[in-house]
Amino acid sequence: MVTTEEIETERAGDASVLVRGVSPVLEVPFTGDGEVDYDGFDRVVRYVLGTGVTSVMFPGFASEFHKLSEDERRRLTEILLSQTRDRDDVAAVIAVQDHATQLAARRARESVEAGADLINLLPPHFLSPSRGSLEQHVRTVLTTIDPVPMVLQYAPAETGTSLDADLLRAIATDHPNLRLVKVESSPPGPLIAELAEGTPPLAAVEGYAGVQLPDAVRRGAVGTQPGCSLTELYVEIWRRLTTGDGEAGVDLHRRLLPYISYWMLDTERIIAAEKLISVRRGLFASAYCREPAHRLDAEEIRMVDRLLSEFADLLPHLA
Ligand SMILES: N[C@@H](CC=O)C(=O)O
Repeated sequence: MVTTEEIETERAGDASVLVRGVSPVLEVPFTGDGEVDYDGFDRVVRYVLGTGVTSVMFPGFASEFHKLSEDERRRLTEILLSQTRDRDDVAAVIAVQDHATQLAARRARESVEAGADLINLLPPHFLSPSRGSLEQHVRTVLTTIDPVPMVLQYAPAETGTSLDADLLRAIATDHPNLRLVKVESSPPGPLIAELAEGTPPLAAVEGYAGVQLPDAVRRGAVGTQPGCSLTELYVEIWRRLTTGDGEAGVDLHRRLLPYISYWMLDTERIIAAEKLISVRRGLFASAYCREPAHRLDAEEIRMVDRLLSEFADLLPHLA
């Protein structure tokens, strides 16, 4: 977990230290007829911040960012930032996924002006931009937000993008505000280790529901960014893996693995499963996911209920 000294470092201006440990991606509840449930999202933010994590990310794939209008996205971001902008012990990582460099830079700047502590950048992937234009995109956004730190999201399964340690190091050399890479390649460990051992060293968090979390930690990951419905469980796995009780952390992760390795076979499937988990936990009323979405079948619903029964000690009812 983040130490008191690290929080002091953030007070001195480096919010990236707060992204260490578990940094959940916030989900967006909808009503049964598909409208955004803003009160439900407010409860999601309060619940996640109440677990003691020191950062949250919004909006990611787990937030169904690709199904939100500009206006919905703005209102949801404001609900989050209204709970983080006056706090120096938690960081809001606001994501930018625009495909046009000009729009990405503008969104990043406006997010910082609104109170974002870090920007998460998902590089453009529509119509397979060249390596050079992709690099230019990342550099432009880094320059725009400087000195605010960036997390660069590398999600090849969802985007088909190809990034490598040489390119990331070259960018980080010129832009010290590139502080973290979110590595979601399969497996993430080798790139995490390569980034940590290079010059300049680049810290990495892993994602992809934490399927490879123990290996990523062994190879130097400083954090993980899963979805948010199981936050207490990830916090406990992280605590055990990083505080000298590694075997107990591996054991707890091993119990979670059959669930997350199945759901993470595709992104819409885990979004649907996490929504149902949050409903079952009493966080909001509807497990609706905007179409196109994955519909959980009867066995997948039973899996959600088995998980909640198996981890009932760590995942209390929240209502
Ligand atoms: N990478 C995902 C979360 C990981 O499981 C996201 O961006 O939502």
